[in-house]
Amino acid sequence: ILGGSTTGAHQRPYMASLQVDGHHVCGGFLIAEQWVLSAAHCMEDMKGKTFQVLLGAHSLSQPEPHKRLYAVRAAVRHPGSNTETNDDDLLLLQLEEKATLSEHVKILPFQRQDVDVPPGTMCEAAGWGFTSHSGRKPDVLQQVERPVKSREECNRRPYHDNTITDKMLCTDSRKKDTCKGDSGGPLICNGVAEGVVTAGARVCGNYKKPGIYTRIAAYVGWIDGVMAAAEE
Ligand SMILES: NCc1cccc(NC(=O)c2cccc3[nH]c(C(N)=O)cc23)c1
Repeated sequence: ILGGSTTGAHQRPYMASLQVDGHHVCGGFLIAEQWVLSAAHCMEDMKGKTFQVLLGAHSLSQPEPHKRLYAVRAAVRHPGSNTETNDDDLLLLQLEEKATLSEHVKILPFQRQDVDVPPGTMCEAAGWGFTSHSGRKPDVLQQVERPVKSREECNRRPYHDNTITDKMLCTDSRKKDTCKGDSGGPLICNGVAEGVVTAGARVCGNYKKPGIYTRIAAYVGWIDGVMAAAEE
């Protein structure tokens, strides 16, 4: 998160840190007791390693009473996700067991109505991603407030030049933005998860490359289908 601030400890109890070999690689968030939603691109740099999911954390390094690492029973990438585009950049992680919910671990509701968030709506992103262009990594959860940018404007040059589909949304990225390591985290508007952070142009804090998010409401059928199939 560039240009943001430290979150109040445990004020975002749905936040997940996706970890490989004990290191934070991506964000995610709890959408059901046994399911975390994140971004498919987070599995790219994995080289067959295994994910763990950290819940209940504020600091990545310090011992905290409610912090707990969960093993992943299943990782389901959206079938349309690929390394070349930001399309369908979603990942569902089934935890090895149901998360123990508490004041520090809670489910975040996501938008089920497939209606665009009005441009100008102020939304929030949170994560343990880079806090500087030089790649400074925070220990504690960061957050930033960003206004939604219309798809029509976001699709113009010098912005994203017609790469933003109806299943994506943009936020202004001047100075304040998401960055490497924030991928997979939620974009929260009026208390509801509307988007999932995607790396987009892999540029942070440059107004010419607005933040790109996958619109969750456009994938409700897929999300519900994956979770239901695992119950059979
Ligand atoms: N909202 C934009 C956004 C949102 C989420 C993730 C990213 N991922 C990056 O940008 C990225 C990726 C790889 C290497 C990188 N190096 C740097 C860097 N040194 O700034 C960034 C990156 C960007």
